[in-house]
Amino acid sequence: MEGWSEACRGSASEERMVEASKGRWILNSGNLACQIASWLPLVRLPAFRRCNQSCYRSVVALLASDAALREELEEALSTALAQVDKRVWVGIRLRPHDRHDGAENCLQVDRRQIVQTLGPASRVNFFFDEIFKEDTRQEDVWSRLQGPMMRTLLRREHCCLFAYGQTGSGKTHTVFGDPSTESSKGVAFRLLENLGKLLNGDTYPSISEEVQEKAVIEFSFLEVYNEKIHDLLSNSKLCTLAGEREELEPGSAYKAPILSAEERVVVRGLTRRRCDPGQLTQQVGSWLVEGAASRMVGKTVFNPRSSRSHAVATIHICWNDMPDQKKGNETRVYIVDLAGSERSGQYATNTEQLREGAHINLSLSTLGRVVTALSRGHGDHVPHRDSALTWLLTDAITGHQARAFMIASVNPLHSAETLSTLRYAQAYSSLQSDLSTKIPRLKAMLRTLQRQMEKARYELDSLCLDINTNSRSGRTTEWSRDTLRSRVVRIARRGQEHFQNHPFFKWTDAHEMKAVLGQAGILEETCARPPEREAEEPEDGRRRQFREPGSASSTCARVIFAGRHGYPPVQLWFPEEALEDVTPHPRLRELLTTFEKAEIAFQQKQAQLDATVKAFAAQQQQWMD
Ligand SMILES: Nc1ncnc2c1ncn2[C@@H]1O[C@H](COP(=O)(O)OP(=O)(O)OP(=O)(O)O)[C@@H](O)[C@H]1O
Repeated sequence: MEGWSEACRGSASEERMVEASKGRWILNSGNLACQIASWLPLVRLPAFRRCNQSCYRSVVALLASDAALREELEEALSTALAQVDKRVWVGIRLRPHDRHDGAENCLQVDRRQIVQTLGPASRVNFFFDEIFKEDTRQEDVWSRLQGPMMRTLLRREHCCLFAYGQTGSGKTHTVFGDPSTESSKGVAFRLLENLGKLLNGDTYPSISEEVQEKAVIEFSFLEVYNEKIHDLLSNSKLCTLAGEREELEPGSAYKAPILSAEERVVVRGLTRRRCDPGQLTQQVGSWLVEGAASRMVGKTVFNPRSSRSHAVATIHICWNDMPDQKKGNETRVYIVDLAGSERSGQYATNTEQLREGAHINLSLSTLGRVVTALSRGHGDHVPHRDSALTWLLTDAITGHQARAFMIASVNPLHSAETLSTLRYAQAYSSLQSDLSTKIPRLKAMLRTLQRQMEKARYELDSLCLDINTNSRSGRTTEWSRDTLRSRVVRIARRGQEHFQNHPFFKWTDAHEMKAVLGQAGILEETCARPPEREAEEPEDGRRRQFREPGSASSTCARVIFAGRHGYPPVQLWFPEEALEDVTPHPRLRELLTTFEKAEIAFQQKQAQLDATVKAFAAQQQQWMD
């Protein structure tokens, strides 16, 4: 698919392929074919290629002449793009070999599949969105991220890029690299360049004028070191994390202000530098370098300049061009370089590094627990606040309110650490779509509904038992969920009279017994004419040979009476007028209605969950193809 998109794209780069205006995609008819091709499933591409030649020109002509159709298609493509871009994107980067101690390369890569050899007969397979082999250049990494990241920003959604992996595996190299040389520049600097082009209208002319005039861009850079927040743009000053609610309506002397339900995490005391949109690349680039130089680094076994903290650089873009200034006004770009993920202090050279390792482990394991809680639905509680890192990046890093891009870097010579990173990345990739985060929510709702249904069932069954055992009428009716849902009848006071000269039925001893006992039964069916009783069938009120019915023959009813004292149930036939309905206690009806409502709600939610799980599985399969 990628190859075909490339082929379709020809000389046009992806950034030139689309233009955007306030988050909406504008079709460039010259590249219509590649836009459509990039959203087709792999299997459809050959067919599309065949018909493409012939239909391409006519479609372009049609779109050029029909503005309404063009508008409609723009809208549809824009929606499709928003849905297809995953909430989280996971790529693996293999560090070039620095073979030592005779260690063997434990990884084999086949397109998006990576196989790790654990022993002579043991291998594990993983699939990811992208696998960057050892010889991948910095610009190649960016070229894979550029499309989805820039699309995210064009839609004005928050974007979070972060690198995860063991110490020395290349996280900082991938995220920041060396900005002084073109070939070594990391993703962050390339993203800045593209963001600069976007805001200056070099690549996306349709948004430039408004944005250049009104957009306010601010930059902050912090590090989380030993669970404390340090401002990297202000001599590592200590800052504090707090949850704040937005003021929706101001209060007065008599009225408290109305605050938003959702809490926003803010870092109190953090420096936010304002930059000129025209100078974004240079200014923010230099602040990135300045902040990175203040980061807490140390010498570990595998990295002489190992990052001992999590670094979080944030670009805040305030668009200021919407009438409603409060909502959707700010887009945030988070660039995160995490500290090494190895086991606490594994490669530490002193006690301070052991302490740092314990804190790094705490935050990364909390992130792991947050991901597990979100993706597998282990209870409603998501432990965001258990570490400063997860609290700070709550919504962004889990793809909840942002698109998250994770690059997990591995050193193929370190088998155990590589396996743990790949497993972590795999668990993380389960957050890939809205569907995956919807599943735990649905499961939680289902559990609540199940509790409600069981409570209603218990109350109903208890009252049935209570009424059945304490009935003054000598237990003539056994109330249960089944009987309450059926029509319960007994023989009416003068019921026998309706049998006289009846063409189909005659009164039997069994009828007499049920009438004397006043026993209730369940009306199983009614019909105009029952089948005649066969010789081998027991007496049940039907005649062996029916007489011809008169003109006004009544409806016939088959009633089943529950067996008592170990005897089987008894079936008897009646003219319907010989029966009277037995109504249950009103409270029983009420409880049955409550139970039935709870049961229906549970079943509907279960069906919704099943459909979501199925859709998610299909979506994952599609992504793997
Ligand atoms: N893909 C790569 N190509 C070339 N050099 C690399 C690559 N990945 C890492 N390196 C080099 O390896 C060294 C360690 O990399 P880096 O500092 O990025 O690791 P890290 O994962 O950030 O480690 P830590 O967690 O300890 O900070 C650096 O000198 C870096 O230039």
